[in-house]
Parts: sequence; C-alpha cells; structure tokens
Amino acid sequence: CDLTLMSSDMRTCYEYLRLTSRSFCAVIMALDEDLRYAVCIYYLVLRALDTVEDDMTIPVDEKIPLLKAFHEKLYEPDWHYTQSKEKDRVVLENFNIISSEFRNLAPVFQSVIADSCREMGYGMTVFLDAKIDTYDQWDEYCHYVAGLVGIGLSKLFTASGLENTVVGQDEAISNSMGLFLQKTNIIRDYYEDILQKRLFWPKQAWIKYGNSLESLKDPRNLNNAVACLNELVTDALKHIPDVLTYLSRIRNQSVFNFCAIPQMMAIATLERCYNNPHVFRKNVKIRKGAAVRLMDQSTSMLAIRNFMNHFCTKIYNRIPPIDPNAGRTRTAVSYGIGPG
Ligand SMILES: O=C(O)CO[C@@H](C(=O)O)[C@@H](OCCCCCc1ccc2ccccc2c1)C(=O)NCCCCCc1ccc2ccccc2c1
Ligand SMILES: [Mg+2]
Ligand SMILES: [Mg+2]
Repeated sequence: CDLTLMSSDMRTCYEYLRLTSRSFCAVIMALDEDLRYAVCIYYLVLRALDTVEDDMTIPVDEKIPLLKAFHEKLYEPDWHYTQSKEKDRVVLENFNIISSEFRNLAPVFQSVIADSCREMGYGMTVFLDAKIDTYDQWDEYCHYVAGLVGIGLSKLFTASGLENTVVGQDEAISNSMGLFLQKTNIIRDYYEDILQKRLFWPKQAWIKYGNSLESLKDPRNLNNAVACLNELVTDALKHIPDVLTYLSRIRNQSVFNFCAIPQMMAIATLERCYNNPHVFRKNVKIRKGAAVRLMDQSTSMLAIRNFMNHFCTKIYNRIPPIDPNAGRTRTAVSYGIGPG
C-alpha cells in the first residue's frame, strides 16, 4: 500500500499492528484497501482491551470498570492508559492515536467495532477470575473473546460490499470461526498459562483426570494429562464443519486468505498437540516451514479441504486405542477427512 498517501497516524497504527500481532499482521495487510484499514483498527482496539484483561497487575476494582467502559474510550480523543506492564502495552499507551483513526472510519464500521468492544469488555468481566467449570462456560468465554471477533469481522466483510449478506448474518457460523482459534490457543498455551495461574481448561474436562488443573503438569499424572488434552482437542475439532461452511461462502480472494490461513494454522497446531506430552512442559509450535507452506497455499476451498484432510488423517492415525475418547475423536476427525 502507498504509505505516502496515508495519514501519519494510520502509518503508526500499521506499525502497532506489526509490533503486537505475530499471527495476524501479514494476513490483515493482505486485505483489500478499505477492509485492511478497518480490520487493522479493529485488531488494535481489541488488542488494547485484551491487554487490560491479561494484565494481572491491574487491581480488580480498577479492571472491571475499565473493561466495561472501554468502548466509551473510543470517543474520548485524549484517553490513553500508561499503567500496564503487559507485552502489548504500546497500544494502550497510544490509544489516543488508535481512537483518532477509529473515528475516521465509515460510521457502519465504527458501530460494528464499538458494539464488539462493549460486548467483549462485559464478557471479560464475567470471567475475570477465569473459573471455567463447564464446557458451556468454555464456549461462552471463547464466544466473548474470539467468537465476537468472528461475528464482527463478518459484519465488516458484508458492510464493505465484498461479501454476501449471509456472511454477516449467520452469527453461529462466524462464532465457530473464533471458537476454533481460541480453543486451539487455550489448548496449546497450557504450560505458559498455568505458570501465570491462568486456568482456561474447563473443569468438566480436567476433573475426570486429576484433582486440579495444575496437577496435570506433574510427570506422575502424564497419562491422565494427555487423556484430558485429547478430550479438549476432540471438543475443538467439532467446529470443523462450521469452519468449512464459513470458508465456502467467501468470494473475495483477500478475505478468503485472511480467514483461511489462521484456521489452517489452528488445525496444524491441534495435530501437533494431540496426544503430545510436550504440551505440559513447553509451548508446542508448528514448524516454520509448515507455517510458510500453509500461508502460501491456503488460497482455495480445494486446498483447505486437502489440508483439513491431511491433518485430520494424521490425528486419526495416532488415536491410542485405549484413549477414553478414542471413539469420539474418530467421529470428530471424520468430518475433516471428508467423503473423498
Ligand atoms: O494476548 C495475546 O497475545 C493473545 O490473546 C489471547 C487471549 O488473551 O486469550 C486472545 O485474545 C482474544 C481477545 C482479543 C481478540 C483480538 C483479535 C484477534 C485477531 C483479530 C483479527 C482481526 C481483527 C481483529 C482481531 C482481534 C487471542 O488473541 N486469541 C487469538 C484468537 C482470537 C481469534 C479472533 C478471530 C476470530 C475470528 C476470525 C475469523 C477470521 C479471521 C480472523 C479471526 C480472528
Ligand atoms: Mg491475550
Ligand atoms: Mg486475554
């Protein structure tokens, strides 16, 4: 894009995107012009909100009103926040620049982003002590922090005129796009989160395998821990049919790539995590070469179905016969393997 035509604040916003988003910057920059601007701002606004949620040094009685009122800061020109210790605090310290660009967006884009921000902020306060007991509460938390992003993005795609009305209207399918990504992150990040006492694995799952989520990282409980991991991967795999339906509706190439690549990274990550004891000792990542191949080749429904088939077949071939969820996992991956 021609940086000279851009306002200096917008140039700064793209710099914040590059600084705070390892996984989304490239795919956002590949979007067609109008959408690229709105989606970049959308990302920065929600990353700022999430940085408040994630910052455990902010006292609860300050954090709750800040999360709930965050959407109002979009219309307070000078507002910014300098008290955060988080890695992405730059977006809070310079929120006035981000909000000034937000107010330059088309009104329809502003209302989608502001509504999303209000609902996400509220949802984060509901789960502030991160006590996620049931699978339904797991779905609810992931709806607030990621499902809403899928719903908001879909409304931006339709409002931009690049995608059909159905994309922006079918909230259940858009929600699944976020749940698949967020559940994959939560499964992958067990070790890093448990060190910060952030407990996002649902109790309804881990209670069958140990008397606390922390107990799963004890090497003596490794078999139970891996069985719990496999159960959560199986739950995440259930979103695959919705992900395939969503992607099959997308018509604009840059929107397709933007939507498809994070989903392919997620299924590749789930495959690496499945039945993998390393999840309890370090951060499991997909190999650089595999990630590059997914970025370059996730450009058509045929490619997506082939990648989904590839990773689901790899999981299928590694299901331990004695795993308590073996049958349910075979059923879940079969949706990704497809009729072929
Ligand atoms: O702190 C971190 O580094 C990770 O934080 C995680 C957490 O705290 O749980 C967690 O924070 C969630 C709250 C803030 C959401 C920020 C976000 C992310 C991606 C976007 C992409 C485009 C536009 C706006 C976006 C907004 C996080 O970043 N999880 C990664 C998965 C979130 C997926 C969002 C999402 C949902 C549906 C999508 C559909 C199509 C394309 C991209 C999509 C992206
Ligand atoms: Mg975060
Ligand atoms: Mg968070």
